[in-house]
Amino acid sequence: QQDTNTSSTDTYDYVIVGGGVAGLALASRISENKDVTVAVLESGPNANDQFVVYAPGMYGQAVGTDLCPLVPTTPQENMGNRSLSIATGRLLGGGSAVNGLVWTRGGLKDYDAWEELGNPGWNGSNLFKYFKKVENFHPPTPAQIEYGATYQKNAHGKNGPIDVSFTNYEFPQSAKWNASLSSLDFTALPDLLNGTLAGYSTTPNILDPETVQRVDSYAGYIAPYTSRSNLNVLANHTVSRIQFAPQNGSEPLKATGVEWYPTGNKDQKQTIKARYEVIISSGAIGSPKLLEISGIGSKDIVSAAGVESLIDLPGVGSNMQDHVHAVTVSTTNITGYTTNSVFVNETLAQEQREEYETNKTGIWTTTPNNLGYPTPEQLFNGTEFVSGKEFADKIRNSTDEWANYYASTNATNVELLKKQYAIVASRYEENYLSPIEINLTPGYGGTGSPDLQNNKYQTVNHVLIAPLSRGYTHINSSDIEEPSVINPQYYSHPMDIDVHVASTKLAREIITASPGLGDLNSGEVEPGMNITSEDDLRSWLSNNVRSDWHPVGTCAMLPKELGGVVSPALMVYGTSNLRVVDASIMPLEVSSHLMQPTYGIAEKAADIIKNAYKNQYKN
Ligand SMILES: Cc1cc2nc3c(=O)[nH]c(=O)nc-3n(C[C@H](O)[C@H](O)[C@H](O)COP(=O)(O)OP(=O)(O)OC[C@H]3O[C@@H](n4cnc5c(N)ncnc54)[C@H](O)[C@@H]3O)c2cc1C
Repeated sequence: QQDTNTSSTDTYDYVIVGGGVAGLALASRISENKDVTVAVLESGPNANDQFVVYAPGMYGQAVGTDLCPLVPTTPQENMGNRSLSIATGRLLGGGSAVNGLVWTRGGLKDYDAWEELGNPGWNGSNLFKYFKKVENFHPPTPAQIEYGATYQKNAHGKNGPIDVSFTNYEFPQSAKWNASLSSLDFTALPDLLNGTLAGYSTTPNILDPETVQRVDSYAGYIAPYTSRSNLNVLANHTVSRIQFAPQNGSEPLKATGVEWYPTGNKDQKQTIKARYEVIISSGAIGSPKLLEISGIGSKDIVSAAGVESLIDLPGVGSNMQDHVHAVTVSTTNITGYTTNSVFVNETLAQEQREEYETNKTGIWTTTPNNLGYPTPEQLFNGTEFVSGKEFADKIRNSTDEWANYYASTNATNVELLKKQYAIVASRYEENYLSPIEINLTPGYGGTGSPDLQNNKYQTVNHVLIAPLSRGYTHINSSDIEEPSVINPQYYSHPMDIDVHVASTKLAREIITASPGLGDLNSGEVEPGMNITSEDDLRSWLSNNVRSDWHPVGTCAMLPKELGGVVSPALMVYGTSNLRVVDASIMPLEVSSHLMQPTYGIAEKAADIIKNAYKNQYKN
């Protein structure tokens, strides 16, 4: 599995670039057909046996290491000229091997929007079938129900490869979170994954209830099938370029394989050939980069980077959308542990690790799982917008201005932005979509300089899940190892920061509510008691808000004239056998963490590719 000596003459029917969430799910499904051969090339290692990967409580500890590098954005003009960081998994499993294990789907209508943007068949009810196909859902135990875990049977699947279950260990703050939201008249949802949004509940996690280990895409989709002789998952293989057959007149471009090298040895370039298809699953930053380096993208951008332009496709790397989050942090007077406890006390960390490895209990078994969505009414109450309707009106009234602005920065296409904003505005009008997800870190999650030795903290995160800002990512070199230019233009649309001003008010209510987190609160530390005026709050937000590491849209599935990169069959425009399958194809952000939506894309893509095989290649 970690072979780096593949012979340069190797040929497979399907060659997949990137062994993350989508890449491994797709490889597993395609290789169910014994008549085809599949290779996955992943530039990172197989680290599934590392504590930092399999122990749920280690969430976040891989960030900033080689397993999950932080890639910098350009200085963000509307965020105090800061360069923010976007984390991306670089190992088998991709994001699912290093992420927070949080399992959400967002609302059904998030996916209806994809169809409304010109992608027949990509709607909520269709994708929800695929979401269920991913899951091996384990209903909550009586003890888990006791602490607030809820579920509806028909929202879940039972036969999928990814174990989804609730944690056994809950921090004491979790019950207080539920009490806070209940005090503020949030609806207690019967299941956070049933496709409705407004309300709160406990999320399940990608967790095997027997081993109490993370189930990432490698553990779920590949490890049980390593005996398949038609599937080769190659770690430590960096792909530097897609290769094409010489173009014949105006015929679509045909991918013939990939150029790769053992990670770290770029002077040892070799080739793996593809008989049928090459599929790029390198993530929302990696996929547009590989397309551009291979000559597919805006002709000007590609040529300026020293790459021969093969297909002039300006949508590549544009339409970038990302979630960003703000925090409200207070110290707490709880006597129990917080998420930071094991990281500041070596003795406790060691004791807990022994408890985890021996009994599968304790702090290392748990990960964030308290989440909610206010209705637009709850969010905007007492603000200038008053209601979702007013917010929608303001989006509509300024659409032309912003469509022209983003087109002038080459971040998007005027008609696309108009359509996206019209959909988003209508969701607010229906009081359906909330622009904010709120979630709890039962510990310190801020951006300041906490005194973790002497204080305990609790953090309410408020995530902007329907951003109006648009940005881009492009190459400026022909070398895959050179970082791309990443400019998400965070907060460039002023209504994004308006939402965070409103959600700070709400987060402050949640963290002080009693009964609720207010019972444990011994004083706000971030933004801080001194941040009271709206001007000060806006300035604090600009200087402290961070990426939630959920970029999408950079190889968008859209009609070509709207800036699309791939068709509804996920085929790159102008090619006959090159697809993109990962988070980059989402044409519009969803109100969810991205792992499950990305698995859903991969499951649906697998069916599309299997059908194409039957029609095109099977003799
Ligand atoms: C730290 C972190 C925490 C997160 N928390 C959550 C969470 O709790 N819940 C949730 O739902 N979502 C979460 N997410 C988001 C989620 O994990 C990602 O959106 C998801 O992994 C995207 O899947 P993907 O298949 O598009 O890309 P990835 O999973 O990132 O996979 C892309 C893979 O391609 C490889 N690759 C890239 N370029 C090349 C190349 N040239 N050659 C070979 N290989 C290449 C990369 O190494 C990577 O393994 C988190 C993300 C991060 C980074």
